[in-house]
Amino acid sequence: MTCTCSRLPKEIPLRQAHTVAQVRAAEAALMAALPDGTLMQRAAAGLAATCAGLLPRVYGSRVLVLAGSGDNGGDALFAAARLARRGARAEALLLDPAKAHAEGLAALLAAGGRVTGDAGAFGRADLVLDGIVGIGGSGPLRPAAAPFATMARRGPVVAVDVPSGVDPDTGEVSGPALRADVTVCFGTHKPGLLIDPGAEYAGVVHLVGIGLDLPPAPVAALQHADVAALLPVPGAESDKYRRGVVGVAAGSARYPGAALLAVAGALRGGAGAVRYTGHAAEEVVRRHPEALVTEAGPARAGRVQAWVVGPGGGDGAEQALREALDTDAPVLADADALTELGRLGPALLAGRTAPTLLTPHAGEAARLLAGIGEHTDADTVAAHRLRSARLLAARYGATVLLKGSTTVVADPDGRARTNPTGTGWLGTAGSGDVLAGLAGSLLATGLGPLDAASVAAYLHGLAGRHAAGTGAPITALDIAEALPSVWRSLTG
Ligand SMILES: NC(=O)C1=CN([C@@H]2O[C@H](COP(=O)(O)OP(=O)(O)OC[C@H]3O[C@@H](n4cnc5c(N)ncnc54)[C@H](OP(=O)(O)O)[C@@H]3O)[C@@H](O)[C@H]2O)[C@@H](O)CC1
Ligand SMILES: Nc1ncnc2c1ncn2[C@@H]1O[C@H](COP(=O)(O)OP(=O)(O)O)[C@@H](O)[C@H]1O
Ligand SMILES: [K+]
Repeated sequence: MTCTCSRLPKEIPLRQAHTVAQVRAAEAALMAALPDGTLMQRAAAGLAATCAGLLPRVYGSRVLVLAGSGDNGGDALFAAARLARRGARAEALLLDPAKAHAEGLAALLAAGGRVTGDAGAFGRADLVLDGIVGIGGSGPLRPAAAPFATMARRGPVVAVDVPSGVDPDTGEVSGPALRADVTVCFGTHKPGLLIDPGAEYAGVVHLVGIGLDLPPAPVAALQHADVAALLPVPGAESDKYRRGVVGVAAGSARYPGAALLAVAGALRGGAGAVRYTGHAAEEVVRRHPEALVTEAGPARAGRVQAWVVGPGGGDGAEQALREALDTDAPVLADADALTELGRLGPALLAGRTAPTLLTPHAGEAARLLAGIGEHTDADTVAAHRLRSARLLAARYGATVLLKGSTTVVADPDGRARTNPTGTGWLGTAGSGDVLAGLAGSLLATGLGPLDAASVAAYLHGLAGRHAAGTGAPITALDIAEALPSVWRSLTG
């Protein structure tokens, strides 16, 4: 029986990301129980410690604070005061001097820091604190702040809580934004720090705990231990059928390679057997003698615990998709199957009792969106990853793994995961076919679609990194072949 719930043990520390509204609620509850200013001091202490670690030495270093007039600016000013007390030459550039955070500014001045009106200080600083705006921001950066987004800098930029200009809830960047080397966030990660383009602006993210009591996170990123705990392990009683059989309906006379690659991923995803059906049966069995092959199509191929349909599927994709969806097994639809699904719309999935997992790249996601009347393009999808994945999941009633520079997995129940292991080296032809086979194989072992998709993305990213080593072009088959090593590295 396939389990559709998450098998993730509760005690495992996912990297969790909460929305601004959740942070605000937790903040209010905690602030009511603590003396005034306690949370800001906790935040400033963690921020100052991270900055001190980035400077070769604090004494004599030039630290510039870009201070907005909210508490984000307050954090930055208090942190700079701490650095000034250790001998840093701290200056504050107040973006709206009349509304500067009064206590933070007083602390800085008392510690020997000063205010400057010279924007050139940005380029001379050994370290810049971006305290323009945090979770209280709205709309694009204001004119006084916008020029710092493109100004040349010498030292690292440390974003306070969120890089200014990045939407904390989504990672969307709708105008100029500060590009940070390090982001020090408070209490929890924000989704925008884990999802491109925001994640790219955030640089290395460092979390400072401030004692917030938070609800379950709507967005999370699996970590090594989480993935290790989810990997299927054969028991003493296991055989190839009990471990799960994954069916792969892929490849066509025109695109036989996609079949080979999807099967290569499926063979290394934990299922006990791979059943292939399609026009590339001969090539598949020649390359992968362990695969069971037929040209019969999903309806007559024999029992499986999950179907993967679509990579290189060509003209046969619609028929294969319909046949797979008619079974009571989980179905992963990729590539040409997604084009068909976008054309036919969510009605095709109505009445399914087993889970459906869709694995589009941004272009395929745009086609799926067209299927629900949302006409857009790949670039727009990539700029709004979380929103796009969630909308598709909700409207198709399916789990959606949206591929790209940050892979996002969205469940129809509203939960989302982001993948932390991606690398640009994965952007090689056929890489997505390997991922589809791998994720389908994990589905066949009994993982629910959210876990199967996020574990597959994690392993696929690690395999890409492993294959690329210190940096070299890789092929899709290299990714598949690296999977056993990365699997071992997680379980060893
Ligand atoms: N939550 C917690 O637990 C804790 C939170 N803490 C900290 O508080 C931060 C939140 O502080 P916050 O609420 O004061 O809002 P914040 O981010 O400073 O923004 C408001 C300011 O930005 C301005 N502004 C708005 N939009 C703008 C734009 N597009 N471009 C430019 N400016 C813009 C807006 O201007 P105004 O509209 O007033 O003219 C106002 O001045 C949070 O991120 C964290 O750092 C910690 O101290 C510890 C515990
Ligand atoms: N810049 C990037 N960073 C991380 N992962 C990437 C990047 N570019 C592509 N990928 C990954 O590479 C794979 C490409 O899949 P896909 O677009 O379906 O290619 P193909 O159709 O050639 O198989 C996906 O897993 C995607 O997430
Ligand atoms: K900021």
